[in-house]
Amino acid sequence: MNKKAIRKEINTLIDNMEDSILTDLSRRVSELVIEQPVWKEAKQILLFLSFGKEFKTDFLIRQALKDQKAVAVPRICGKEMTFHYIKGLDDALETNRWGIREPLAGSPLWNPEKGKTLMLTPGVAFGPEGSRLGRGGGFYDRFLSEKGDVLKTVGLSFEWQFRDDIPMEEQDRRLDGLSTESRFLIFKAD
Ligand SMILES: Nc1nc2c(c(=O)[nH]1)N(C=O)[C@@H](CNc1ccc(C(=O)N[C@@H](CCC(=O)O)C(=O)O)cc1)CN2
Ligand SMILES: Nc1ncnc2c1ncn2[C@@H]1O[C@H](COP(=O)(O)OP(=O)(O)OP(=O)(O)O)[C@@H](O)[C@H]1O
Repeated sequence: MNKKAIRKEINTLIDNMEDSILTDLSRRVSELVIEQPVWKEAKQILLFLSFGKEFKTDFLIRQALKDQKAVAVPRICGKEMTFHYIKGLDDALETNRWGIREPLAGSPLWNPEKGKTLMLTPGVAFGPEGSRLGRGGGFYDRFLSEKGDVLKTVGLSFEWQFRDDIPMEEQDRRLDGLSTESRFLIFKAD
């Protein structure tokens, strides 16, 4: 199946899910993530602010802040994605062209030198060996082609988003790990 068809299929599934189910499943994935050494070792976590029917990141954001980790979330400017620190879920935010909440332009930029960074990525579908299919903006692929070497990447997935027919092109970046509600996979160790 091509990327567009997979996106359509998975998006239909997720759109039909109750918010309460998404919240519950996200919580289970999150609980598995926070047991992992890669989470414990990270001083900084790159996350995203959930919107609509997708993985709910509130639990992970709160847990990271409770664990004294720095948390940064994306802001989009044209084709570029930058990560900015937030201090809490009620920070001053604005809404971008898709209705996704994002930090204000002037808020401090993620600095890789401030400590080991773990990026938890969204995605529409994930597969073996770290393959990942996003929403089609190429934001994560472009970001990782530049900064991929100074952080670790773990995908946040529900079991039904895992499939082995994800088409990977040269510019698609592979993840180092993946968490679902029932397993944590490591594709690339240190
Ligand atoms: N919460 C959250 N924030 C995020 C992402 C995400 O997946 N979730 N992103 C992850 O990258 C980036 C935003 N990327 C996006 C890419 C496309 C669309 C979008 O709505 N696209 C259109 C058309 C897509 C197409 O051409 O097929 C659409 O779906 O209608 C939205 C966000 C950064 N912030
Ligand atoms: N490293 C890169 N440099 C320039 N363009 C890129 C790069 N990576 C992806 N793109 C472009 O971004 C667009 C979307 O790519 P693709 O469909 O693989 O995105 P995606 O994986 O779904 O999105 P995302 O990475 O945001 O989750 C394509 O037009 C692709 O050419």
